[in-house]
Amino acid sequence: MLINQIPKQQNQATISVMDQKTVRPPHVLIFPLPLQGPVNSTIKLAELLCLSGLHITLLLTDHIHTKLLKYSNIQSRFSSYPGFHLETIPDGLPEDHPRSIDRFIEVLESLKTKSSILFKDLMTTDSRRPVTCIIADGTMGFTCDVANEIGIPIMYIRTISACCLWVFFCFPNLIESRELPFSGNDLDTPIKSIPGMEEFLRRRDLPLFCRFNLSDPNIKTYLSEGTENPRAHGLILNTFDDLEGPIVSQIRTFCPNLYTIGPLHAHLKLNLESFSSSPPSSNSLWKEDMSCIPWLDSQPSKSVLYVSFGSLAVMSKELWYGLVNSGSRFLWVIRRHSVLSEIIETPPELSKGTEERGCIVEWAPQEKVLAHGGVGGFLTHSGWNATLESVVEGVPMICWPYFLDQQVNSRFVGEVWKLGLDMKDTCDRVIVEKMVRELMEERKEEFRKSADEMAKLAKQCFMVGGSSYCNLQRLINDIKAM
Ligand SMILES: O=c1ccn([C@@H]2O[C@H](COP(=O)(O)OP(=O)(O)O[C@H]3O[C@H](CO)[C@@H](O)[C@H](O)[C@H]3O)[C@@H](O)[C@H]2O)c(=O)[nH]1
Repeated sequence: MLINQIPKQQNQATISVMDQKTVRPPHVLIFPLPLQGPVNSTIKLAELLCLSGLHITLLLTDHIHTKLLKYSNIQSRFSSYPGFHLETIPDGLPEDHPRSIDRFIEVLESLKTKSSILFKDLMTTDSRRPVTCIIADGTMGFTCDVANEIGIPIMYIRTISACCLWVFFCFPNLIESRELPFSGNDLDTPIKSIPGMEEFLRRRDLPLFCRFNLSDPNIKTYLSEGTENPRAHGLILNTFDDLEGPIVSQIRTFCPNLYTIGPLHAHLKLNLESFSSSPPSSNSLWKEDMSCIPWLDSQPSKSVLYVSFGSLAVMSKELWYGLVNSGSRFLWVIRRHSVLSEIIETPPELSKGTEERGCIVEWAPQEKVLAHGGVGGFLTHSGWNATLESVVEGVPMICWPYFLDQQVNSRFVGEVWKLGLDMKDTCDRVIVEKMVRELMEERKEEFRKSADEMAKLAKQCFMVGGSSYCNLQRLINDIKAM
């Protein structure tokens, strides 16, 4: 179970490699994409590698670093690892830039043009602690250019789902077969040129930008950065084989050296338990409102629908009407400073139902919430972390995806894994009410059964001998041998 308790034979192999490499102790520089979801999961990878005894430098942009210092316990948590070091670089944007998801291309562009030089300096100036391996988010292709230039091996991590990554890899197929670009409103047309998804993928399940201007050079950059993995030594995915194995096999045809080591949050939790250490922090970029936990304690078992759209803040009044009209209890995360002002005031006809059955917070301790016995369903934007967190806790989902991998994820949740309902593209109050009743009442047994089965598989994968356990050992050994 412990990372350090690897089988004897493997241990011996590792030690002999270490003997030869005493001059350069393994030192990994980890650089997450500066967004809530990727930051959360990549820091969990950093901690897993710290637990295995590797020296780690975590590189954050100043903006993310400031937020993490304010709202998470990152500093005290990592202080117990002697080989851990935190570094920061500016992202090159003015202080008042929102760095929101809808303007994220600007962040990427700035990192590439302004921060890559600093990134290179960082790697070449400190000769006392030379970096022996870089792990960077595959969306930041410039890190690979720098790594190749200075001769340090690099691995990519992608924090989106394997199923969406595979869709990205298949973009040339889609264009060649003229399935993309498409025009018109028939979003139910099947998509046939993505191997493994021919039976169920429709136009509406492709990432949202496929409905708009595909010739946008920003989108092209974003796509190609992410799929030029052969340039890196390996690709780390936050997923597990029982969930996405068939799709992972497809990606392996492009990137043979793949490590599926997720779900990272649960993998880390289990390892920390083995060390009798406290559970990890959530790496939140906003202040968690813990008042929802006592509220959940007072609710009947599995009676609450948890509603959260991650770091996104896309809301609609229709959703609120549907929630209240469903009669379900709900815990709703609304980041008030960034939602439409029209819904900040409670509509008078909704106030009674909201007060009686609802709890609203600005940011929740999500992993704790999903693990709470009072929660019976999750209305989610289908971000990959949210999806995995729900899978691990066996909580069925209603998916209301917004962009990026979320459209693909929600199709898999509804159609392939049968873990809930896909509400994409519709959000009127009647549909919301109907779906909430279906998930929480009418079909709850069916969904809970499949969610429980998947949760069991998720927990087995990082036990000794499980797929994610073995892949993490292989990753650690490969890093030590670099
Ligand atoms: O009240 C809240 C809401 C969210 N979270 C956490 O915030 C993270 C959010 O991650 P995710 O669910 O992946 O959503 P986004 O932040 O929107 O993530 C972006 O990055 C992901 C990949 O990392 C993609 O899958 C998403 O589509 C993309 O929007 C999760 O770990 C949650 O536990 C909280 O702690 N409290």
